[in-house]
Amino acid sequence: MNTTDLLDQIEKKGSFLCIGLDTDQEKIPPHLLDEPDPIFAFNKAIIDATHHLCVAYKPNTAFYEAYGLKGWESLSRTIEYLNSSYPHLLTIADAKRGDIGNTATRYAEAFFNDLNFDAVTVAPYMGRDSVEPFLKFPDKFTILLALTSNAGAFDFQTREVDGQALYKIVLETALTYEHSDRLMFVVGATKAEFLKEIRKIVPEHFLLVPGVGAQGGSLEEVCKYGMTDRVGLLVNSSRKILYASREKDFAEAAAREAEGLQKAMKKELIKRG
Ligand SMILES: O=c1ccn([C@@H]2O[C@H](COP(=O)(O)O)[C@@H](O)[C@H]2O)c(=O)[nH]1
Repeated sequence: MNTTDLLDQIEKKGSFLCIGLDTDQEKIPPHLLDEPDPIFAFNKAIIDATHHLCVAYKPNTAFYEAYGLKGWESLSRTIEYLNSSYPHLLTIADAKRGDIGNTATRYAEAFFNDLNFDAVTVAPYMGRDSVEPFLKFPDKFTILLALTSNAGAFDFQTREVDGQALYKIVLETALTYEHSDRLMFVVGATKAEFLKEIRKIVPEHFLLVPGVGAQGGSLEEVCKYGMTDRVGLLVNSSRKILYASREKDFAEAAAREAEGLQKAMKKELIKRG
């Protein structure tokens, strides 16, 4: 998947929604627990009900790793289903990896080659040699954490180093990495007011913006400060969509939530012209 394909999907669907597949066995409808793979059964129903409203899906790997081998199999079935049934959608492994070069290479192979995700989230703390192994893969995106949505973001990310906020240093330094055109950046929707400054450093790159929905971030604020001529935004919502209902109508309820966001996104796209 490349940026042109992604933009094509955004224009076609009037949406830049990413649905987070943070599938928690304790929160899915109880009737699904009789299925051989309840997590996959839930994901498949959600995907079938919402694929026309979004341009990306983002399983957070923690929700699969928590169940060991079984969880990894659910993740593998989910990505295979997405790639075979809806190949035009962007798939993001939210894994937040980051390690020394040879280890980073194996992480990249795991998510890009073995599982065949289009993108993976990476933590920038270990620097260039921990990120560049991911960037070597053509037609894949590496999504670097820049300014996260949680309160702990203020512990380090906004602290000044030599007179400049650390998240800005992350953005500027990442632009010097080889194949930096294959980067996207995570910026939390709860930090929308920072987007104006962020856009001065990365005017063109796509931003993955989690935090709309359960975390209370505002789509309108994100668009006001973060949208570019080529959209440049993927806005994620997970729990608010996934757990709209715990009854048999869970997939339809999820689709209604997703549709609400898609309609709001379409308005923002029209405003942009
Ligand atoms: O800064 C960040 C980075 C990642 N996330 C992840 O996004 C989703 C958000 O889920 P909601 O249920 O919509 O709150 C989740 O997987 C987080 O781990 C984030 O929230 N903030």
